[in-house]
Amino acid sequence: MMRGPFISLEGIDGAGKSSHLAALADALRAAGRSVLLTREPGGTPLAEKLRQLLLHERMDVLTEVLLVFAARRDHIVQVIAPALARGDVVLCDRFTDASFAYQGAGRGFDREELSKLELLAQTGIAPEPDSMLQPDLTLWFDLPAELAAERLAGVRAPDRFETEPQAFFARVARGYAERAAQSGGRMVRIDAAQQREQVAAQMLAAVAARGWLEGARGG
Ligand SMILES: Nc1ncnc2c1ncn2[C@@H]1O[C@H](COP(=O)(O)OP(=O)(O)O)[C@@H](O)[C@H]1O
Ligand SMILES: Cc1cn([C@H]2C[C@H](O)[C@@H](COP(=O)(O)OP(=O)(O)O)O2)c(=O)[nH]c1=O
Repeated sequence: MMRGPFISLEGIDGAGKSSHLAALADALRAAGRSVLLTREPGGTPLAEKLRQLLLHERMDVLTEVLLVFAARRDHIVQVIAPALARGDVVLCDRFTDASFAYQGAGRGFDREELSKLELLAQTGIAPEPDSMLQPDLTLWFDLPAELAAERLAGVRAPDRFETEPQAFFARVARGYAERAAQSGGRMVRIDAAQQREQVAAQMLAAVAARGWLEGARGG
């Protein structure tokens, strides 16, 4: 059986990922695909525990980086790789681009060190131990930091990342733009400043362009 497609969603806090995730899962299911909906940091019991620490405990940036990649490794081994091997579509709310944007661009952690950890954490996984696991498509919800702050004002209790100043999110947003420019077409920009319907349409068009919304039943 062919490995299923691996799709991640990225963007700064408040860009609108969560608002559109369920609709994308529904569209894929309507096309007859099995969908595994998951998130980072998290997605396994161990990684969800690490998520709680990451979102609420103070720590230095290297500790943060190591915990993010520890959570990711467990998530890949326990959940993502088996689902892809079954032929499921894996829909993941954030993946490694978030580490480059938040820890790299946001906190100033060395990008070359992040690339080494990316290679280490995302290889050695059956059935293709020699290749680095990466999303096939990343939907990047691009929104200026000031608009994201307006949208988030008062809607939820902020976690350790969401209490960062707007300048932090402006750096994170630039980090995503840089990563997208180097992604060789893997990251597709969604203009998240549009109205919800237009955002949803752009997101579905990007997935349809890969042929993943065509009926998979009986295939
Ligand atoms: N296109 C949009 N226009 C206006 N508000 C939006 C739009 N998309 C999402 N929102 C609102 O913005 C806030 C943040 O959206 P959310 O999906 O939680 O973002 P994320 O998951 O990327 O942090 C929510 O209150 C949501 O209802
Ligand atoms: C995956 C990942 C997330 N994060 C941060 C970004 C987010 O602020 C936070 C949690 O992500 P998210 O699930 O989007 O938060 P929420 O449920 O509040 O929408 O973790 C990193 O800093 N590095 C990473 O590698």
